[in-house]
Amino acid sequence: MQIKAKPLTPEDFAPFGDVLDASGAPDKIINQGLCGRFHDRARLDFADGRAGISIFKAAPRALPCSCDLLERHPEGSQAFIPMSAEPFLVIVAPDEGGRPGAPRAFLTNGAQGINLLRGTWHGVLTPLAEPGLFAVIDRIGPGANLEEYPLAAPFSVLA
Ligand SMILES: NC(=O)N[C@@H](O)C(=O)O
Ligand code: NI
Repeated sequence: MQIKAKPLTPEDFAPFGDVLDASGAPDKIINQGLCGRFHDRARLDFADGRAGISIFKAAPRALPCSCDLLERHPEGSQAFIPMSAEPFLVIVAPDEGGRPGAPRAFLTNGAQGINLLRGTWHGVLTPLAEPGLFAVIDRIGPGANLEEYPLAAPFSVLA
């Protein structure tokens, strides 16, 4: 199967999570008028644990790329904030009876981060260029908080 990556939009991504960016008017003007605050934009959720910030340095992939595994975090949300202005690939899928349904692929525009809702099926972090550096806000707590689903039929993602 092949799927085409679409530009990431808040509307399309809403069932899976939040798009984090500075588009539109800020919610607040702060710092003596020198800064716009886009306030409280992520639906964070950390069951039986706490929020943590980690730094990921991930190897970039090229499109088309193959996806043979989806995963989810039953106990917490997971946000990826790029530390460079490079687009990255986001793969998500709805849950269908405890398994991933039809996957969706999105390309960020280089000025977007994402927050995956707790329990959302997703592909692992997939940068498309160096440095592949991201700040990751996710749950720190007991247990693995990781459910992996190897795909019997891997799929390709096209640009
Ligand atoms: N396992 C891990 O920390 N990272 C994955 O959850 C991922 O979504 O990249
Ligand atoms: Ni994850």
